[in-house]
Amino acid sequence: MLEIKDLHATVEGSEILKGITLTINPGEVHAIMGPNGAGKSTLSAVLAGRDGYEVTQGSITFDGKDLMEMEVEERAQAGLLMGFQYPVEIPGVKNIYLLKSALNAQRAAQGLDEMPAPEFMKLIKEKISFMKMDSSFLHRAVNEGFSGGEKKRNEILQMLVLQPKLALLDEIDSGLDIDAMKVVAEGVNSLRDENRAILMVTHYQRLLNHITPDQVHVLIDGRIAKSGDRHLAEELEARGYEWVIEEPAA
Ligand SMILES: Nc1ncnc2c1ncn2[C@@H]1O[C@H](COP(=O)(O)OP(=O)(O)OP(=O)(O)O)[C@@H](O)[C@H]1O
Repeated sequence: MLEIKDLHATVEGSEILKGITLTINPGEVHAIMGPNGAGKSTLSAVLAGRDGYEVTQGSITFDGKDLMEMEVEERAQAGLLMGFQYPVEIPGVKNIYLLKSALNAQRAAQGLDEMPAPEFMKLIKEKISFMKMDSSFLHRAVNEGFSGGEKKRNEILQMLVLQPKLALLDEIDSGLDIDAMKVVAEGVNSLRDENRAILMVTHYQRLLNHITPDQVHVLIDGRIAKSGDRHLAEELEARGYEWVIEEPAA
């Protein structure tokens, strides 16, 4: 599904990612943890194809295709979707319109006709109620004036509607209250599927109490210093990151 090999990337001339190798198979959920400044958001940005990041070495293959050769829209149409820590506000564009046009663009890329309106409304109602969001959010401008937690729910709502092959969630848990955390985690868990992969960047083990990852990776200074199962997240919570720096690579 996603194969990252020896990835090096620079931002404004300084090397931030210094050789990341990571394979995520369909059906798997991986979590990336690590201290501030380790390069977690840089990795998400490179995968999303954001401007300002230069890959200087290595490769990223998504579903057998070279991701670096794909434009941002092509990545989305191929099924790679990102949820951000700070989702963008799109004034003047209604949430429901964005969902509908994104879904239909995805269908067009697959050679399918637009989803008929009644079917679309049924789908949206089901997903918005799953995310415990009021239907008024559909008619507000995308994320405009949404609280931090509402934005995160909205990111997961988009995922539930668009059903990506690979969902990248960058600090989707930051700033969530206890109930919102559960709703967001349930949303992510409902995305778990044998054909889908999920990559989450998180600072907190508490998210991983709700979403059990298959693998946890510790990113330190642009490299994966250690990988393990969910128990690694518990150990990090208890011991911090210093010990990983002192005794890297198990
Ligand atoms: N535009 C930029 N110019 C210079 N340095 C940058 C730029 N963007 C990021 N960096 C540096 O890259 C490093 C990695 O940043 P990144 O945001 O990827 O870390 P992170 O692991 O996501 O951190 P956090 O946990 O604090 O969110 C940091 O030292 C940061 O200062």
